[in-house]
Amino acid sequence: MSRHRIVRTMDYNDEYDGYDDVYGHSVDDDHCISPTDAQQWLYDRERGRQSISAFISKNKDIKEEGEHDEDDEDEAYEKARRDSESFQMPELDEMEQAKLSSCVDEVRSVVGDAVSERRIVETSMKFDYDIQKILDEILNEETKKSDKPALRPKVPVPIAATIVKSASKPTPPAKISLKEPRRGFEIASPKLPSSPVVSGRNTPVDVGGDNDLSRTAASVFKVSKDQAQRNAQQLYEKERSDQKSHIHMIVIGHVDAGKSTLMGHLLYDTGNVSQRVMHKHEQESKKLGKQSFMYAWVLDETGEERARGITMDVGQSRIETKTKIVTLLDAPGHKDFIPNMISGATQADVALLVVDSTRGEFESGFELGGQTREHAILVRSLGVNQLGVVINKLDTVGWSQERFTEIVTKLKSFLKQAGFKESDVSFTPCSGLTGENLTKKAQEAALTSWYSGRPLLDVIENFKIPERALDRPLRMSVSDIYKGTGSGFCISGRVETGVMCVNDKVLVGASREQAQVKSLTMDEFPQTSVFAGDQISVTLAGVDINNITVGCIISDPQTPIPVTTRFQARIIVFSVKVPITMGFPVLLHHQSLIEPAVVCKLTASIHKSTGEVVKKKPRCLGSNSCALVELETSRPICIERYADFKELGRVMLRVAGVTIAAGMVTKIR
Ligand SMILES: Nc1nc2c(ncn2[C@@H]2O[C@H](COP(=O)(O)OP(=O)(O)OP(=O)(O)O)[C@@H](O)[C@H]2O)c(=O)[nH]1
Repeated sequence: MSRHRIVRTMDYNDEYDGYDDVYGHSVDDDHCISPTDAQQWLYDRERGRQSISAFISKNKDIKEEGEHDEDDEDEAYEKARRDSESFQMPELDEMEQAKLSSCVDEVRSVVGDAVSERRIVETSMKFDYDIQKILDEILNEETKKSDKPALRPKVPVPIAATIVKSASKPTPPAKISLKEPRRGFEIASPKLPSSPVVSGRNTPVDVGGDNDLSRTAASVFKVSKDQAQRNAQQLYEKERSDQKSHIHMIVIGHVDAGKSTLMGHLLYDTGNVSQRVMHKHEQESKKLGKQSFMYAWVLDETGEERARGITMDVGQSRIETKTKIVTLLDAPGHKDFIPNMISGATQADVALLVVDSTRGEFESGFELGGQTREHAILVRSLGVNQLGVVINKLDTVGWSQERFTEIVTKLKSFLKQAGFKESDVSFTPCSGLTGENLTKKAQEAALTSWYSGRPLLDVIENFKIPERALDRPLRMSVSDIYKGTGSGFCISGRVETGVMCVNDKVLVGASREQAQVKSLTMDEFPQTSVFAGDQISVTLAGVDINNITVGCIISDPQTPIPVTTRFQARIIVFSVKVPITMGFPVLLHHQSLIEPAVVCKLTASIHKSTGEVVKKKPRCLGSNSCALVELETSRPICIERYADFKELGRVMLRVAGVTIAAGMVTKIR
């Protein structure tokens, strides 16, 4: 069981600066997390309520921007101003007055002064202060009034530095131009860390004093003949043909669904945890009055996780089935740790979604803004398409078939809409605590009376092995950096495509600094070659540690990865409280990278199923819409087009702890 990620040293304050001042701490915070930890880890719980969990069920149109001329705009603006000046506020009690003021402020921050006070007040009261509905109504109405809408965004614009760069071709020196993108409104925007080393999660600012980006693969990055002419497929067959195939499986689900207990019990029953160790966990957990967590302790290794009874980081372990080696990635369920969950999911081939069947618990995880939906959508957006759903804790409902069927029915239709094929999803009833239907067929009479299907281990055994992209240029995404045993330092992560051998030359991150592979390990065993799909550790020589950061990509010197600050993506917008407008600041998640970015252009809104352009240059993007947008990061990042490398062409957009959109990269500028 290994756990190397350095997220514990991350300063989340840098990324969500200002959040605590605005929203404070909820009661929930006090129970789930200490104030010290909150400082370090906390995301915006208030905004958590507008999570993507609701998006599937809603289907709202996108409000769009047409061409408009200045005169119409000015006239409408004047009319709105006169209307506002003559308007008398209705008499309301204190509570209603407060709700109304915050609605007016929020609407104004999106539409500016072009809509009258009267109109905003009346619409707010009509929709009972539901900001999403109010904005929909006002923006819709304004768009309908004329093809040339009169909305005038209020807020002018902060400055963003634009570093325009392209990639694999020879390129001129990186130009830095100062542009002022228009901002529709301001939200608590993440502050850039002062140094990449401080957060450890950002691309280095310095892209090379003599402009490393302009160096071409052919002119500078020479590699050995062996590396240049290697046949990856042949090498793979030579080295791995006698070994079992290997998959990475992430275990996801709402907090307390029983993920760690399930995995701990599975590891024990498959002989991967000795009786002595299990006995120790049993005694120690009993002493602390937490015996029900004894199996969870197999994966929740730190004192903090054990004391709180929650998983915070992705725990890793492995089991061997008849035909496979399975690396288990136990993801945290708590929404404050979703970035860790995303990072874990980028390494996964398949997923187990654990749901708690206890009455009320399934509902709070699935329907009431819980993480069941968000996790499922996130893993699907990250490319996982095989899913085993575990209907867990069935002992708490007397192994009821009715409850099992009720949950399966609800999940089936949701998972279909989330993009999972019915044939790639299975449903298994079990109890992680009692061990029922985990490794052996069900024994419990109340369960066997209606269930004669496979136990969970067989479901895992039956996952298809994804194809390894061996014949592509090397790409490895870095998920952790740590001190090695010798003088060097190690990086770990997943080889997404290609092959890497000891002594190979590689390029590191956006700086494209050249490094040499000194050693390779997989599951703590030394290797001479590693292949696409492997989760590995590498020791590198000849590179400055400051140029390697979590989220950066190691690439093939002969075909380096594109480096850019601006790219186009096709995104699907989840449930958003405030529509996405030009200048919208987001946190871009790409593999393990988390980078501040801005939606700098709304190119077109497109039809969800057909992909046809519905409208060019929409004014804003509402919930459940689909669009082509351009995103700009403040520093160069390594990224690929989805069409070229689907493993590295997916992005996720998050704001204040909530995932607002997922997308595929379509163009790199
Ligand atoms: N009755 C019953 N309780 C269970 C079962 N599985 C887990 N639990 C209990 O549920 C609680 C939470 O279990 P965990 O395994 O820590 O849940 P988790 O999903 O890993 O939690 P996070 O990782 O923090 O999201 C513990 O008290 C477990 O004993 C089960 O099958 N039946």
